[in-house]
Amino acid sequence: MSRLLVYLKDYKKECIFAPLFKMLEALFELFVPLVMAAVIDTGIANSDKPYIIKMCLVLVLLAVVGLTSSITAQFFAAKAATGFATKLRHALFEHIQGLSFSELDTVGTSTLITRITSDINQTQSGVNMVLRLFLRSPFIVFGAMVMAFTINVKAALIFVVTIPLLSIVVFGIMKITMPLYKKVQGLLDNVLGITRENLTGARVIRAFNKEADERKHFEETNESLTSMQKFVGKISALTNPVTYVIINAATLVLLWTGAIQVDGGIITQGAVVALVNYMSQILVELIKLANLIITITKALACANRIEAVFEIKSSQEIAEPAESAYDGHPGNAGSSSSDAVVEFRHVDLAYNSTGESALSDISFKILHGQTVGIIGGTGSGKSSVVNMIPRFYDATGGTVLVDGRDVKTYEFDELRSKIGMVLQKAILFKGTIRENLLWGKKDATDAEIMDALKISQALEFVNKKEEKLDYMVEQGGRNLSGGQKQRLTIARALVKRPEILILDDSASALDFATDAALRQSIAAMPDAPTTFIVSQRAASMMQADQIIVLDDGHIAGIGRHEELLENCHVYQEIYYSQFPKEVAE
Ligand SMILES: Nc1ncnc2c1ncn2[C@@H]1O[C@H](COP(=O)(O)OP(=O)(O)OP(=O)(O)O)[C@@H](O)[C@H]1O
Repeated sequence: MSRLLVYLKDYKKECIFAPLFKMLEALFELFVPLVMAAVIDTGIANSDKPYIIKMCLVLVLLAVVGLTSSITAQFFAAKAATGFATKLRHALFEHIQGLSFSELDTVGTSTLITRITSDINQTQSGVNMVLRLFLRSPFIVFGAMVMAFTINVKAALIFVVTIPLLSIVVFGIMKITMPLYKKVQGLLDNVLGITRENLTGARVIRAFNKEADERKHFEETNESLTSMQKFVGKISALTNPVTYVIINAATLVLLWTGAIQVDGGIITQGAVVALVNYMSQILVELIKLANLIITITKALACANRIEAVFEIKSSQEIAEPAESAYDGHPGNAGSSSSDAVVEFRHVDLAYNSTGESALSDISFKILHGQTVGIIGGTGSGKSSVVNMIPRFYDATGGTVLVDGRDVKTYEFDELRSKIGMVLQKAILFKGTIRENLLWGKKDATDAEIMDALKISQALEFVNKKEEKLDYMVEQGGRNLSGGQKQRLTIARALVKRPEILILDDSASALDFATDAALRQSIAAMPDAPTTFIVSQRAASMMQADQIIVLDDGHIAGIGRHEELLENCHVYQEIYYSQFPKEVAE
């Protein structure tokens, strides 16, 4: 939690005023029993009506001043807590943005969502309550005890025994529940994860008639969250009855001994009423304190989870050119003098989350303006290769170079501004077609956008829409077909006129003729980009300058279509599975 407190530093004034005004409220509250005792002992005992009225007015005044202080304190506490949560949310969001895909894969999306929403809300409630009560409650408890001592020492000894007893109960329960609240948040992550998966995969679940299984799975996970919450709730709920029993027993003893002392003329009836009042003030305050402790416990558990995300450091640093110069292969420097746009030198990749090797010893050189096909079976490592060019993942061995420089030496902006990436899954955002395409280049003109749409074979369908570039794309592009989404994502990458264009299986929803037209238009672009076409379709890359054939994370062959067809067994298998020999001949 201490690490997170920096986000409160702009609210120093609020953090001082909120508890101070609450203390002021408490101070006025502590006078109330004394005034009541005076009403009984002086006003009622002497039938002094004006005195009673005067004292009642004092009580009203104390209430009004107390209420004003309380409202002022609430204002300052709420301002500090909401400001703290906003800053924390921003910082966490920023931090998550800075993490590489490796770290994001390891942590998991659903837990990050719970941390940035529910965990931060819980921490905000904690801060709010602490600011209001952390001084007030102990102040009232000890203040009431001191007041009791000023009234009668013998009676006050009952307070001395009661308060530590209550503290043991409250803190004991807190110690037990603290780790359990952490478990509750973890189970909440699971429920969120399943909900996410179910909502995003709703169509698949229905298509495979898996609703009953999924419902059962959800119910089981939800049930474990509920039972854990009930269990923690039951333990926390013990706080109130146990504290009430102790306080009521103490009040009983107080009345008993007080009555004897009143009989003996040692103290007045008003004093006994004041003592009972102080005892109930302590009760109310201790219950508030217990609730405060429960909220703090939850807030601390959540704060630890937030801190854990802050502790994850991005494994992707920007290296000094010299640092990356040696890659373990003699003769291979970190920069190359050749005119290769993209070069892989003995590259290995193992994903953090699995630790298994996805790519090994990948080496190739792509020259400016070339078209490169990457082909291979499912899971052979095609996407992994291209994901390393914009540094979505870092090589665990060897070097990836862009324009002769190790990608690790580039600032991310500089590297990624060179690359237009079209991912396997076409993702668009809620907004107009124009707004979506401006992601590629924020100051692109309509003419540039139209040009990109033409190359990506999207112009025709966009022109058919009444609103054209102002057509509203729904969240995730759900009001567009798969092929339309793919074409728009290609246009989005093209609008920035990248030096390197990566099409990661991004023409899979296009028919063969559109796919061919797309490739032709890209090749015909003035200053055409160096293009990577990742696909399982041999037809998509037959014209490529180089085809890289991958097999189980290794290079099975590199060359032009004709060469590979002659000497690469894996390529032959792929090609003839799509163009049977008798048809091909
Ligand atoms: N983020 C990841 N975390 C862990 N393992 C991964 C990750 N991405 C890919 N892999 C693994 O790396 C291997 C190569 O995957 P990759 O996606 O590169 O294959 P691909 O050839 O593009 O497959 P496809 O044609 O099915 O898209 C697979 O075994 C896959 O399970």
